[in-house]
Amino acid sequence: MSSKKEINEDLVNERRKCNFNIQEVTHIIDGGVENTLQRKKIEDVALNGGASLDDVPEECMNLRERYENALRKSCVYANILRNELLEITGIENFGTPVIRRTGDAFFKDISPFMLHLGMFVPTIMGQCTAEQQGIWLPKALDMQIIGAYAQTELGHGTFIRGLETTATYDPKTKEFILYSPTITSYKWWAGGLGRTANHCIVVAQLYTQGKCHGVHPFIVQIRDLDTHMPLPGIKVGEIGPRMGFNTADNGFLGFNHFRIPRMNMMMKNAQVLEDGTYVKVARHGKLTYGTMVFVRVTLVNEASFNLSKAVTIAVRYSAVRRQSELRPGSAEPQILDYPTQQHKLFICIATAHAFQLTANWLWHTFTVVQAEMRKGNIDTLPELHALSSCLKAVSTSDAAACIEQCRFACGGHGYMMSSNLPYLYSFVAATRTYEGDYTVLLLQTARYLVKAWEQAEAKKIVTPTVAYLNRCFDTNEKVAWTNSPEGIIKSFQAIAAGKISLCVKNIRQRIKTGMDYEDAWLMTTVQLVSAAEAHCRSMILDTYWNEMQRLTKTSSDNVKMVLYQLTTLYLVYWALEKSGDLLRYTSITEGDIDLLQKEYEDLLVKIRPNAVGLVDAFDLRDEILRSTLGSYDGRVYERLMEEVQKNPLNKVPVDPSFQKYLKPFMKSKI
Ligand SMILES: CCCCCCCCCCCCCCCCCCC/C=C/C(=O)SCCNC(=O)CCNC(=O)[C@H](O)C(C)(C)COP(=O)(O)OP(=O)(O)OC[C@H]1O[C@@H](n2cnc3c(N)ncnc32)[C@H](O)[C@@H]1OP(=O)(O)O
Ligand SMILES: Cc1cc2nc3c(=O)[nH]c(=O)nc-3n(C[C@H](O)[C@H](O)[C@H](O)COP(=O)(O)OP(=O)(O)OC[C@H]3O[C@@H](n4cnc5c(N)ncnc54)[C@H](O)[C@@H]3O)c2cc1C
Repeated sequence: MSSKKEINEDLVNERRKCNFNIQEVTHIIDGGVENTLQRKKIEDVALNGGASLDDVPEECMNLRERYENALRKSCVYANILRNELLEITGIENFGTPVIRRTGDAFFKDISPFMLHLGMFVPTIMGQCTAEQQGIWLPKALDMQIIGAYAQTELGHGTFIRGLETTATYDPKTKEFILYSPTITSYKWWAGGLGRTANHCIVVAQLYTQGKCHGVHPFIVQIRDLDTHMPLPGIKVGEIGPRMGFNTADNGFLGFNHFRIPRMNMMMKNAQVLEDGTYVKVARHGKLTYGTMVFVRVTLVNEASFNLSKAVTIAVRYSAVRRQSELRPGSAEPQILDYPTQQHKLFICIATAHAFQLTANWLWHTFTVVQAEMRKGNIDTLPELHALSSCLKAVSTSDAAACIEQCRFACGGHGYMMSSNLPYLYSFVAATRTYEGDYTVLLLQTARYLVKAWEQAEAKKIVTPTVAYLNRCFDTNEKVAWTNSPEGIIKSFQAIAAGKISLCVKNIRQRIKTGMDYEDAWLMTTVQLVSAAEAHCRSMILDTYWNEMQRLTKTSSDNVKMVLYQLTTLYLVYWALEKSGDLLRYTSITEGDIDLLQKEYEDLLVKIRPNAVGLVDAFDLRDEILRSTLGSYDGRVYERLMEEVQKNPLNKVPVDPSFQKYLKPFMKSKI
C-alpha cells in the first residue's frame, strides 16, 4: 500500500509503459489545443475554491438534506458561472459542455439548476420572438428567474400531441387560461420544478376562437418571487424518490384556471393576435419541438463524457487491483492483464472516442441546419431530426451498457456509491428514456429511412447520410466482404440497406393481404427498429473512422498507431457482434469470422500497455471523477477507508437502535 502522497506503484509502471504522447490524444479528444487550453482555464476558475467537496457524502444524506445541499452548491457554482465563467466563454456559449462537465465536480447526482440552464434558457432562445427574448433572457441568464421545462404529463410523455393541459385564449382580458382537466393532465417529471423553479415552460393545447391548434409552449410564473409560495391556481410539488436524479427535484404541476398574459405564449413559430386570431409563422409544423432536437444533439456528447468517466475509473482500478494466480504460487496479476477484463474495458474507451467524434460532427450538422433555417430553408430539418433521433437513442443506450460493464469490471467495490459508477449508470440510464425513448426515436428515424428507400427506388438522389441507399439499391447479390475498415463500413451499410429493403417489402406484402398502412407499419416495427439501429451503427462507424483519419493526419507515429488500433478494435468488435447480420447480407464466411476474432484478440494485446495512458488522455480531474476507485494516484484502498470515516452510521460505536430494537428482540423468548 502506498503512502499518502505517493502514486500507486502499478499505476506508475503503467504510465512508464505508455508509448505515446498523452497530451496529443487529449487535444484530439478536446477538438484542438485551443479547446484544451480553454477547458483547463474554465476548470481552474470553477474548481479553484474546491467548494465542491462535501463533508458527508451525498449518498449518506436523507432526501431533504440532499436537496438542500445540492441547492447550496448550485448557488455557489451558479455564482462562479455568472461572475467568472461567462466572461471566458461569452454569453452565446454559456451552455458549453465544459461548463456542464465542470459542474460534475460539485454534484455527484445532479443540480436542481440543470434544467434551467439545459432547457429553460435554450427554449427562450429558440421559441421566443426577439421582443420576448429581450424580456425573459437577461432575467433567466442572470438567474433572477429560475425555470423548468414542463411538457410531459402523468398520462403522456412520448405522444406530445396527446397532451391534455389546455391554454384557452380569452380576448376580453387578453390572457390565456391554463387548465389541467384530468389527473393524467398533470405535468409530471420536469426537472427543477418540484421545489426550485419559480417559472416554467408549459407545453399545452392552444385553444382560440373555439378551435384547438395543437401543442404550443408558454412561459408561466408559478411561484411568488419573494415568498416562493405557489401562486393561487397552481398546484406544484416533488414526484418522489427515483433511481437517479434525486437532487433534481423533478416535479408535478396542475393548473386551476390559471391566467397568464397573451405575450407569455412563446411566439416565434406561431402567434395569437389580440383579437384571438391564430397566425402560423413557422414553415415547418415541428419547429416547436426544437428544444428537444437541441438536447438530443447534446446528449451524444453526454454519453461520451459519462462513459469516459466510467472507463477511466475502471481501467485505473484494474491496474491497481490484483486478484487470483495464474499458476500455483505465482504473484497475483493485475486484473487488467486478464483478456476478459480487456474485452470489457477497451471497447468502452473506443466507444467514448467514437461518440465524442460523432457528437462533434452532429453538433456541426446542427449548427449548419440552424443557419439554413435562419435563412428560411427548412429542407434539411427532417434529416437532422432523423440523425439526432437515432444517434441519441444508440449512444445513450450503448453508453449505459458500457458503464454497467465498467461497474462489473470493478467487482464488489464498483457497487459502492463512492466508486461513482452507480451514479453514472443511473444518470445515463435515464438518458435512454428522457428526451424521447429509445424505441420511439429509432422509429422516427425508420420513417425517414423508408421514405429515403422509396426515393432511391424511384432513382432519385437521396440526402448524404443515406447516400449508400442509392448505391445499394440495385444490388441483388450479397455485398463482397473485405476485412478492412472501409470494408466493414461498407458491409454495415449493406446490412442497413438490406434491413430497410426488407421492411419496405414486408410493409407492402402486409398491405397486399388487406392491412391498412398503419397496421402494416405497426406489424413491421420490430424490424424497423433494427433497421434504424443498423443505419445508425453504419454512421457511427463511418464517422469515427473518417474523423479519426482526418484528425491524426499530423499526429506523431505512436499516436497514429494507438488510435488506429482503438478505431480498428471498435470496427472489429461490432463486426463480431453483428456477425449474424454479416452472414446474411455479405459474402463473409465462417473462416473470415474466425480471422476477425483473432484480430480482435491481437488488438487487445497491443492496446494493453497503453490502456492507462489512453484513459489519462481523457484528462479528467479527480474532482470531476469523484471516485474512490478512479483517482489519478490509484490510492483505492486508502480512499475506501477514508470514506468509511465519513459515514454517519460510524459516528458512534453503538447505534441507538440497539437499545431500542435489537437488545429487546434478542432477550425476548421465542
Ligand atoms: C449550477 C448549474 C450547473 C449545471 C451546469 C449546466 C450548464 C449547461 C447545460 C447544458 C446541459 C446539457 C445536458 C442536458 C440535460 C437535460 C436533461 C433533460 C431532462 C429531460 C427532459 C425531457 O425529457 S423533456 C421532454 C422530452 N419529450 C420527448 O422527447 C417526447 C418524445 N416524443 C416526440 O418527440 C414526439 O411525440 C414524436 C416525435 C415521437 C412524435 O411526434 P408527433 O406525433 O407530433 O409526430 P409524428 O410521429 O406524427 O410525425 C409527424 C412528422 O413530424 C416529424 N417530426 C417529429 N418530431 C420532429 C422534430 N423534432 N423535428 C422535425 N420533424 C419532426 C416526423 O418525423 C414526421 O415526419 P414525416 O415526414 O411525416 O414522417
Ligand atoms: C430522469 C427524467 C427526467 C425527465 N425530465 C423531464 C423534464 O424535465 N421535462 C419533461 O417534460 N419531461 C421529463 N421527463 C419525461 C421524459 O421525457 C419521458 O419520460 C420520456 O419522453 C418517455 O415518455 P413516457 O414516460 O411517456 O414513456 P412511454 O411512452 O409511456 O413509454 C413506455 C414504453 O412504451 C413504448 N412506447 C411508447 N410509445 C410507443 C410507440 N409509439 N411505439 C412503440 N413503442 C412505444 C416505449 O418504447 C416504452 O418502452 C423526464 C424523465 C426522466 C426519467
